[in-house]
Amino acid sequence: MAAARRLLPRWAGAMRPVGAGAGPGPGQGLGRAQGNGTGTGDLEPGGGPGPGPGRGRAPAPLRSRRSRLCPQISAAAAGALPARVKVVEVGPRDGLQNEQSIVPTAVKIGLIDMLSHTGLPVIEATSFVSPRWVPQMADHTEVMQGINKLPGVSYPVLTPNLKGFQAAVAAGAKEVSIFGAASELFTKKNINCSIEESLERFSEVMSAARAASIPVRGYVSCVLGCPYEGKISAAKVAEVSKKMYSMGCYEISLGDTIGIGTPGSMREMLTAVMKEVPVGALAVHCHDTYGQALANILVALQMGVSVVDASVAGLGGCPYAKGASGNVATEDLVYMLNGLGIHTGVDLQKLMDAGTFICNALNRRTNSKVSQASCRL
Ligand SMILES: CC(C)(COP(=O)([O-])OP(=O)([O-])OC[C@H]1O[C@@H](n2cnc3c(N)ncnc32)[C@H](O)[C@@H]1OP(=O)([O-])[O-])[C@@H](O)C(=O)NCCC(=O)NCCSC(=O)C[C@@](C)(O)CC(=O)[O-]
Repeated sequence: MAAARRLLPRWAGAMRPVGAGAGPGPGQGLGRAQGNGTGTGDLEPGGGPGPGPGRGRAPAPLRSRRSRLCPQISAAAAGALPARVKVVEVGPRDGLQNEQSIVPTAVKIGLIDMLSHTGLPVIEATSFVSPRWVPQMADHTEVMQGINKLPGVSYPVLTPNLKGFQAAVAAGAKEVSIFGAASELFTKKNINCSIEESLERFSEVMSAARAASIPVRGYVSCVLGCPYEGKISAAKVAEVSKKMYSMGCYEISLGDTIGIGTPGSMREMLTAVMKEVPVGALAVHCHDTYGQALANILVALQMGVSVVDASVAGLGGCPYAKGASGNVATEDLVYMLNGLGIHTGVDLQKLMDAGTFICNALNRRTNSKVSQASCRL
């Protein structure tokens, strides 16, 4: 398949990794990682603490115990880690799509608006899928039109086919994601077609997106295992990823849909995929069913990946992957990245506030260990 022209989202320049996989550049070592003490880890490139949102607002217990709880080490000491990571928040879509009771549209809008003020560069807002398949996302147009879209923040939506793409654009979407899988059975259960048919549908979306100058992200699900087929070969993941990248997706997000992977299988899978897709165009999307998500993400970072998906409060699961738990909690991811001295621009306290908001609305305990700990300490 001939390589297609790739449209990059507007934030790409700002959040692209600084030498992804090459480790910190000059002046980005220990000096970058020290002396913030705000609970946000929000440092300006080149040194000292920046004017990050909400600096100094961490609650006293978290702030006072931070040096003990979250000792920062230099990126250099941690190995070849990226200096920056782009965190893609998927909570409003991936987090909520599996909720049994319909979450009021106003709550979804309230959540996205709170997340918009955390410094997150990307917030996946909803999906333009069939309401018969995923009733929770039926209010996609109202959500897209009700949220306060901040400049510099991207609000992509899922679009499985041309119909979804057209509805998304009509609702004001400026970026979309197509979603395939490396498993035939999962593809059938999730989007009711074979992998080959899904790629044909996606190429229609890609053509329409190109004509409308809309950047497209691609998801590949079941990269470390499938709820229906079991083990999925790394070669199959690499093949599907390559096809979606060749179509013109600017980024491929590799989904451990059922959270079954380990650092070992993550390394094996990424090694295969990186032969076909440049590491700078890869993201990881780790569900935490087996408690391996942060370990798997760390391996991906060490291999040069610098885009990570996460869900506030660890909400979620996939309606077509029964038993799978939510994505890694964004709070826990940001806490780990702060500890590694890796820049995200995300205010941890504001993120925890958004997590508290949605957990209260759902009458649910947060899945974020960091939020649980900050309440106890
Ligand atoms: C893809 C389809 C639509 C195929 O579903 P289908 O039934 O094969 O579609 P169809 O083309 O035969 O059309 C049937 C009906 O659906 C309508 N339709 C057709 N398309 C749309 C659309 N876009 N929006 C709204 N309606 C649509 C269409 O108009 C028609 O309506 P009718 O004439 O019967 O009234 C369906 O299977 C579907 O919506 N699936 C979505 C499943 C989903 O959202 N899963 C969760 C997201 S994936 C995920 O969570 C994994 C991820 C991304 O997070 C990464 C990871 O963790 O691995």
